[in-house]
Amino acid sequence: MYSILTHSISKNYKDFKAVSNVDLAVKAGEIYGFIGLNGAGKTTMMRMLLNMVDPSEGNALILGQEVGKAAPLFWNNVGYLIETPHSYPNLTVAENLDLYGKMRLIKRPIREKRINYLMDQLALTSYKNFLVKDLSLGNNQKIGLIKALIHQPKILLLDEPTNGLDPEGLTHVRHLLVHLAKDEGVTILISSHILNEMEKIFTTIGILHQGKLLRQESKVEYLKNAKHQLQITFSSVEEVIEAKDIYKQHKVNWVNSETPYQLRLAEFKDIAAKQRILIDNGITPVEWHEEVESMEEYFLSVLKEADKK
Ligand SMILES: Nc1ncnc2c1ncn2[C@@H]1O[C@H](COP(=O)(O)OP(=O)(O)OP(=O)(O)O)[C@@H](O)[C@H]1O
Repeated sequence: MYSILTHSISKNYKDFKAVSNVDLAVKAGEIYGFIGLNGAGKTTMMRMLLNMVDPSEGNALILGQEVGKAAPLFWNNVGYLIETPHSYPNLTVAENLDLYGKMRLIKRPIREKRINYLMDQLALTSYKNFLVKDLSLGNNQKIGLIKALIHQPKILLLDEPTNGLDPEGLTHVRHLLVHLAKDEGVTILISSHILNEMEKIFTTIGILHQGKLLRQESKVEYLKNAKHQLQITFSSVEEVIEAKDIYKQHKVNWVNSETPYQLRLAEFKDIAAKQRILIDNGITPVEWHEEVESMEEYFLSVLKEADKK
């Protein structure tokens, strides 16, 4: 049932604990969002899963196989992209990908079909005859993703794969990852600092902080644990100012929303009474909408709580 498991895995660099007793549990076909501040230990975890770094304690299993003891052929099950990918700068995109496919011993017709399909999915086809040295950061990142996927791995480890991608690129990557997990059962462990992207695709979230796994929860658990707020949309900024004033008089706490036309009530209880207050004071908002706090807000509040302890 679990495609990736670690048992009390740790990594020490001299006296520094980069990763500390982490039990990661990633189910088959999941998109597991791995989030944490710079230096939290995400890359170190991924490197241990890929047997690039030896754990100081504990172990890691991929598809039930202990990674430290896996035979070379086992790694055909795994695709990965760890930070900035390397390619040959004086070869074209197509040449680089073809060479990489050959190194993976993929036969020519299958290789061509797969490369064309992935370039098409990531909108890279029009760049196929560009020299890699002339590519933007985002397009280089797409090459890295295609390399990770070229051999149709069952497990995908992606460390900040969306670095440098524009909104269209983000959408293409998102659609491809969701398709792989949902339709092809690929298990994806992905780290990213772009939390509003993560929010759209994750099925389980793992929050790593100072090497420790603070939370590991399914989307359902996350939605239960995250704060629910009432977002109120008004027809004018003046109405917002008036509403803030009225709520202040009634000791109802509010927080500013992303737009000047909106307010949020921090506590999602006694909503009917809180709506009544505005209506009785002659203000009828355009919309009342239940909002779950963003993943960014949730993440920061989990860290704040942990730092208090
Ligand atoms: N080879 C090494 N020697 C010493 N310290 C290291 C080594 N590799 C990583 N570290 C330290 O381990 C900690 C975790 O680093 P890691 O790269 O895993 O974090 P991260 O969560 O991936 O960060 P980012 O989001 O910035 O990529 C950092 O403090 C880093 O400096």
